Amino acid sequence: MEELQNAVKDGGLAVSNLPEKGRCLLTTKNFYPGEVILRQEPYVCVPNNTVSRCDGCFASESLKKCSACQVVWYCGSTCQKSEWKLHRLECIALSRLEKEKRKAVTPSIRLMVRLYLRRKLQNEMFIPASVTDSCNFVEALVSHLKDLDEKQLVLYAQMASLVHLILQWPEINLKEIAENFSKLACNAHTICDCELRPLGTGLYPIVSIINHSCLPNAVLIFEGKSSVVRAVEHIPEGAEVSIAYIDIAGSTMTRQKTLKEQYFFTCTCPRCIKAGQYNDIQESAILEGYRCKDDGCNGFLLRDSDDKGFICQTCGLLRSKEEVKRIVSEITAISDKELKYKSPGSILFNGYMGLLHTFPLLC
Ligand SMILES: C[S@@+](CC[C@H](N)C(=O)[O-])C[C@H]1O[C@@H](n2cnc3c(N)ncnc32)[C@H](O)[C@@H]1O
Repeated sequence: MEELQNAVKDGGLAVSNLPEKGRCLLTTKNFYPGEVILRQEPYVCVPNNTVSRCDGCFASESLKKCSACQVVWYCGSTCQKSEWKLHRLECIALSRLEKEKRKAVTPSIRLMVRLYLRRKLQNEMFIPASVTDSCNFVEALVSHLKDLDEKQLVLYAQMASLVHLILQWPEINLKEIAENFSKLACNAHTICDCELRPLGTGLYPIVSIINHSCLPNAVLIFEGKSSVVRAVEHIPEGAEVSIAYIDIAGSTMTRQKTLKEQYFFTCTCPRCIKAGQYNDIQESAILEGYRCKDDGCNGFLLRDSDDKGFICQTCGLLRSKEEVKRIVSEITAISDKELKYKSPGSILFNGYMGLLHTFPLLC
């Protein structure tokens, strides 16, 4: 911890512990809107596999496959060389796998394999290590292993077996790998381009100390694979730096549900503590409410706290999730049909079924 403090001290930051949140990143100086709080390279990262991407720069054009492992792509020799130290070991390991099994090597599996390989290379001093760039930080990451349900545990155990098969290191145990998968789920970040399209996943040691707020004072963006945390408002000395882990343009109920399911905590940020208050209901209604329209009621239907369905905030009517889903798909179908008959320039839609959706929503 002391070494970590020294590493962030010069950047005007400090690591602390909060009883209700665990570790957190604090400021030791003022940061102003737009100012960079922190820049960091990934400890490990991988491109996603929705389209083939270069392992070095995540470009998706003019790619060539690694002829040995047949899993990894590069845009040219510069990227291939820059990745070679790590990929050399990964390539040997992947090449040992039967062709069919190689298809099961997802980005998450690769990220874990790379985590172990990087640790090995640093331990053997083939790659330099520093406080903010060494596997030691992985030990301190929260795993929430105890909060996982059986289905998730079984999945992580299966993924751990595949990693074990790829690495073929008798000394690492399956439980440790499974726990590390749980750590990645809570601590790794999706690397996006400037239009917020996901490109890959990376683990950033200091960034993973930053806690969530639905009213964050900072934003995490990416310049290539480098992470950049910038202030979005004046952050005074001694304040906690916070970013948004999830899409915050959702109702309080939806945000709370997502945070609980993915990160296992109940958010108590300034927006969340207003749950159920008049302004919160108005805001949630604008973000994702449906109009009730039952017997002329003009209230908004919002997700109820038990997630059984949607309750009208004016007349109290409960509509099940299935009912809302059905009506939304009926409206979407009519809307699509209407749009087909209208001129391409016109997006007006007059269809109406007693339940009006203000913004696209999920169930
Ligand atoms: C990426 S880590 C953040 C650093 C973490 N606090 C630690 O001790 O390493 C994410 C985890 O931190 C905790 N966390 C993050 N934001 C929180 C918040 N606003 N309130 C409570 N816990 C939070 C949750 O346990 C979450 O799964």
